[in-house]
Amino acid sequence: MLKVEGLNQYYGGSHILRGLDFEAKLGEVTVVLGRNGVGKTTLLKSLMGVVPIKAGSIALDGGDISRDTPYERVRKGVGYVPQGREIFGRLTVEDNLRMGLAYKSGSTPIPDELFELFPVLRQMIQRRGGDLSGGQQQQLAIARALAAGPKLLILDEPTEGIQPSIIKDIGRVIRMLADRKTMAIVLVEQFYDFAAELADQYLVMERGEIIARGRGHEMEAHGVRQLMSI
Ligand SMILES: Nc1ncnc2c1ncn2[C@@H]1O[C@H](COP(=O)(O)OP(=O)(O)OP(=O)(O)O)[C@@H](O)[C@H]1O
Repeated sequence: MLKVEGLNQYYGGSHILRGLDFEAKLGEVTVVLGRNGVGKTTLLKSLMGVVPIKAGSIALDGGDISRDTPYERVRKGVGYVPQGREIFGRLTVEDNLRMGLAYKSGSTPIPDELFELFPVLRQMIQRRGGDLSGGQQQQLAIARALAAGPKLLILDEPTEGIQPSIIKDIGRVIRMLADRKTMAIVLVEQFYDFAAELADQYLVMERGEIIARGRGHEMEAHGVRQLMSI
């Protein structure tokens, strides 16, 4: 589904991503772990096209998307849930969800399924995004990314600053989406237990490189918890 080869990224003179190679498969959750500042967010921004890559390739379903704009990538099936959620605080929940449908025709309805996944959004439909709790905003950001029916969903630390009950709900939704086998999911996460529970595949980054990788069920045996806590 997603194939990344030789991905290199720089901010000015700083070499941030150093030759990343990995695949994310349909029906799987690929978890990217690593401490602050190792390049996880930069990787997701590169996948989304928010920052153009300097070298390497990103392919979706065999087609190269490396030079596509973020808008084209959304049309081709990439959904992005950014760090910090970035919902529109002054717009209603409904209008935030419509933003996720922006590239479709104006009459495309908001898929009912989004409210089945996140019932609280139906209750809050006319509230302003900024009035929602952090956890509700996170659910809104995920629903907005799902509105366009992505084949690849990328999420940047969805548990950050969120209460445990909503973290559980979000975890359940991510698992369910993966189990449908119609989507590949790439999840950047620093909360080890959440990551380990969801991971089918894991990648650990350090200073812009992948320093460890394997199947999700091997994380404990491979000492990933310790790697994260050093
Ligand atoms: N716009 C930018 N310009 C210059 N340097 C940047 C920029 N954004 C990030 N960096 C630097 O790039 C490196 C990687 O940052 P990145 O945000 O990708 O890391 P991260 O692993 O996602 O960390 P965090 O978990 O804190 O978000 C860091 O050293 C950071 O300071």
